[in-house]
This record gives sequence, C-alpha cells and structure tokens, in this order.
Amino acid sequence: MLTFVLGVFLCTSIVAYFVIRDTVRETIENQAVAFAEIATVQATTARSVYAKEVAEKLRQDGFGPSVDYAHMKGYVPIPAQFLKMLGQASNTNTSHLFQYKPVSKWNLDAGQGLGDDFLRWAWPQIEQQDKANPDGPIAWKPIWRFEQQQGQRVLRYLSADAATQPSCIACHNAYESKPEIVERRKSQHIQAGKQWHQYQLLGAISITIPLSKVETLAVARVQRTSILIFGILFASLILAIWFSRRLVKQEVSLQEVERELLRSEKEMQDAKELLLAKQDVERAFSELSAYLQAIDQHAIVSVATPDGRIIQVNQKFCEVSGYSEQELIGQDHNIVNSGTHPSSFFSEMWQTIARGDIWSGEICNRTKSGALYWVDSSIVPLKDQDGKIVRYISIRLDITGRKKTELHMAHLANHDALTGLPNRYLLQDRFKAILARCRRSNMQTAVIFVDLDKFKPINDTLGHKVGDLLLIEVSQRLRSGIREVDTVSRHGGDEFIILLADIANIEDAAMLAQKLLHSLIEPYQIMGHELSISASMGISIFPQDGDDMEGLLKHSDLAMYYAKRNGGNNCQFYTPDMHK
Ligand SMILES: Nc1nc2c(ncn2[C@@H]2O[C@H](COP(=O)(O)OP(=O)(O)OP(=O)(O)O)[C@@H](O)[C@H]2O)c(=O)[nH]1
Repeated sequence: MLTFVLGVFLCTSIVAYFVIRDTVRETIENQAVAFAEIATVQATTARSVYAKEVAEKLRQDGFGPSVDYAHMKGYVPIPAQFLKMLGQASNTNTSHLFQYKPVSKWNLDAGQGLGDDFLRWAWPQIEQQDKANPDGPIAWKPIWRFEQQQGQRVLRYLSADAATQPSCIACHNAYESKPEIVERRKSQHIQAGKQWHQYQLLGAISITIPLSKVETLAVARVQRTSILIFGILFASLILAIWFSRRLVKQEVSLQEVERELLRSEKEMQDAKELLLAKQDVERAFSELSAYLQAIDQHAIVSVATPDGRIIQVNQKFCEVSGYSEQELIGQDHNIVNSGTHPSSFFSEMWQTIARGDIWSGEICNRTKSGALYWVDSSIVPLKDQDGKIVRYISIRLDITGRKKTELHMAHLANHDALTGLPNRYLLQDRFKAILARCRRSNMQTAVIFVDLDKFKPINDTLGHKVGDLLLIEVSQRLRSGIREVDTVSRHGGDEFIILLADIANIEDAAMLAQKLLHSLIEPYQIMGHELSISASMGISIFPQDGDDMEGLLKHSDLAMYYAKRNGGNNCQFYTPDMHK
C-alpha cells in the first residue's frame, strides 16, 4: 500500500514537473512574442518620430536627411538608416537581450536581405498578406517561430513594415529610380525600379530574442521551486502516511479494545449463564435428592443386572421383604415370588423390559416369613450409549393395604355378607367357567338346589339372630362337604346352590347330596339352643337337563320342589315330566 502511494506520488510529481516546466516555457515564449511586438512598435514609432521631428525639421531649415549624411554638413541619416542604426545600437546596449533589424528582399545591404532560412521562410508569408488589400490599410500578422541557433533556442519574429508616410514612399521611389541603384540591382539580379504605394509592404522588421538564458533560469527556478514544493508535499505525504498509520494503529488498538470488551462482555454473559445453569443444576440436584430421598423412604428400590441378578437394594426393600441386603444381593427376584401370578405374567414382563420398554404392573410378592404383600411396580431398563441394556431399576410401592381393601371390596361384591359364601354374581362366573370347560371336555356338571325345611319357624320362635347363626352353620357344613373345585353359594334366604364341577356320573352327585343331607340334619348348638333342620335338594345335570345356568337352575329348583313335596330331607333328580 505504501509502495503504491509513493509510486503514485512520484509519477504525479514527475508529470507535474514537466507540465509546470512546459507551462513556464510556453509563458516565456508568449512573453517573447509580446516583447517582439512591443519592440517592433517601439522601433517603427521611433522612426516615425525621427522622420517627423528631426528629418522634416531639418528639411524645412534647408538641410534634410540624406543617405550620404556623413559627408554633408547639416544633414542627418534618412529614417531607414536611422532605423537600422537604432537596431544596431539596441543590439549592443541590451547585451544581446534581443536583436532587431529592418530587412526586405529588395535591400541591397547584405546584412538586411533575406539572409537565412527563417527570413526566406517568413518573408513569402508576409508578402502574401500584401495582396490582401492593394489600395487600403492591411491588418498585418507577424510571422514567428522558435529555432536553434548555435545551440541556443531563439524566437525569430518577422513583422511587416508597411509604407505609411508619403514622404517615405517618395524617398524610397526616388531612391529606386536612381541609375546607380538600378545598376546595382541588376548586377545582383534583384528587381530594379520598384515603386511603392501607400499601405503596401515596404520591408519588415526582424527580431531575434534568445530564450535559452531565460528558459534556463526559469527551468532552474522551476526545478528549485518544484523540489521545494515536492519536498514539502513529500514530507506532508510521509507525515500523512505516518499519521494515517498511527490512526490505523490507534483504530486497530481501539478495535482490539472493542473486541476485548465484547469478549469480556461475552465471558461475563457466559459466566452469568454458567452461574444460572449451575444454580439450575443445584436446584434440580436438590429437588432430585429430595425426590430420591422421598423415593428411598417410600419406595422399594432395587437394581438388577440384565440377567435379573440383584446388585443393589434399598432399606425399604429389606424392611418389606424381611430379607437382609446380604441375602438379596446376587439373587434374582424369584426370591420374593409368591406363586400368585401365572408364569405368563412374568414372561410378558420380561419381554417388555428386554426390548427396552418400561413395564408397570401390580405384583403380589411373598416375604421371607411367607406373608403376601402387594407392590405397584415400575421396572425401567437403563441403557448405555449404544442402546444396550445394562441395568434394570425397579421402583415398587407397597400397596398391600390398598390391595387388601380392594380384595375385600371385591369379596363383598361377590360373596354373601352373612355366610361369606359366593353370591349369585360369583356363581354366575363359576357357572360360565365350568360349563365352558365341560363343553370342551364333554364332562358333566351337577347343579344342586338346596332349600332348608321349615326354617321360618326357627326365625319366628328364636329370633332372627338365631336364624342367622343357623344359616352360617349350615353354610359351613355345606362348604366342608364339597371339594375345593366345587362351589356352594347362597342363593338367597335359606336357599343354596351347589355347583359340582366335572362329575364322572350322576351317581356321584346323588351320593354327595345324600352326604350333605346327613350332615345338615345333625343337631346345631346355637345360643344355647339345640336345633335341628333338614333340607330339600333338587339336582339337574349338564348337559342333559339344561345347556345354560338359567335352565339348569330352573330345573334343579323344580326338582327341589318335588323333594320338598316329598316331605323334605330328600333329594330329587330333575326329570322332564316334573313339568306336568
Ligand atoms: N334369620 C334370617 N332369616 C331369613 C333370612 N333371609 C330370609 N329369611 C327368612 O327365611 C324364611 C324363608 O321362608 P320359607 O322358605 O318360605 O320358609 P320355610 O319355613 O323354610 O318353608 P319351607 O321351605 O316350605 O319349609 C323367611 O321367613 C325369611 O324371612 C336371613 O338372612 N336371616
């Protein structure tokens, strides 16, 4: 950049120098031309004054101008000679500042003819102007050029000298008519006998002004001035560059300060954000710690390997399960398996967590002492960066209390409040399950409708409470008289339904009914009373006596009615003719 600026400055300086130098030269040339014009006017004016004030005065006094004035007392040079003398004197007196002399192509003096190239070149151009107006004044234009003379530059200037004064014309014409002049001209092959008219070209004044000295002085001055100016400009430029560099440096340092400020501001902003983030993290960590503490206090937490081996348990796990931490670590969760859930339950759970999903559900576990407890579990698979499961985190809430309540509520909904036997709703479910199984396996099912005989009098005589206790006792005897897979439910009042699943033949049902009749008829000790009661039973068999619950109940009821009509304490199988 600096080199470029200096280069431009140098080129501009050189061009400026030559422009100034040429301008000065041109000015000098113009001045020289103007001076030549002035010198011409001065010379011709001096000649006119001389002709009028000197030559004419002497003529009036009886003397006058004469070419031979040197040998004639009282005579002076003619105006043309005066002009020539004036030129010669000027040349000497002005130390060759300029030279001028009258010239013409008719002049017989060798020094005043067309003696060099310039005069021979310029004279025809002056002569050409002479033809512009043969009878009147002519606006003469000088002819000039610059040329080299002996190694010096000079202005050559030629200005027309027209015939203005009649006395001059008369004198010149008379001079030309002289025989010796005619003779001289002929000998020199110059036109003789020329006669001049007013306004016509009489001769010319040649002026030579040397320029070299002035030009040398001017160029030297220009050089000095240029050097001074260029020095000042160069110094200014260097100063400007120095200042601009300093400014640039200052600007750069300002920019650096600005950048530094921005950086500091950003760092402060970052630090602020970091602080806020740290505060957020601390707050989140604090909240998380609180959550973890809360979870740890209230939840049963364990961590297991992908193959289900326990590697970490919390205190709550130990408290609820009854196992110590040492007993649990290294085991799998089968250690608390209660056997309540089918194997499909755990298969589904393992499938879910093995594919990376969270499994949630309620599990019934067993403590070390054998008690059941319910937990609401969520098992979260923990994955590494590659998505591979590395841990299972189990969080369980002990819901045994709620579960017991739910089970109790469910029990109440499905059991008779007085006897605890399944009620109609549960019987309905059992019916559906057993009938479906029997249909699949072509097995038979027996439905025994039981109605106590003469229960109302007990109620009426001993009170409702005794009646209730008797109903409870009857329920227990019926319950204890059947298999685990069979169902006895209270149908209402003193009526019971017994559902015998999968009987091999109807005799089995008959035998069981007889056994129950004998059981029921045994005396009861209730509130200090020994009571006796019997029952009437009707039996219907699936599938021959009915295809569904309604049909089977209806037909067993009808058969029971027949048993009751038969005196009670007996059992009747349903037969279609009972409808008659
Ligand atoms: N204590 C008590 N009595 C009930 C209950 N539910 C119904 N009963 C009574 O049981 C009796 C049943 O009536 P029935 O079966 O007609 O009377 P029964 O004397 O057994 O008549 P038979 O069956 O023809 O022998 C009614 O008196 C009901 O009030 C109950 O929950 N508790």
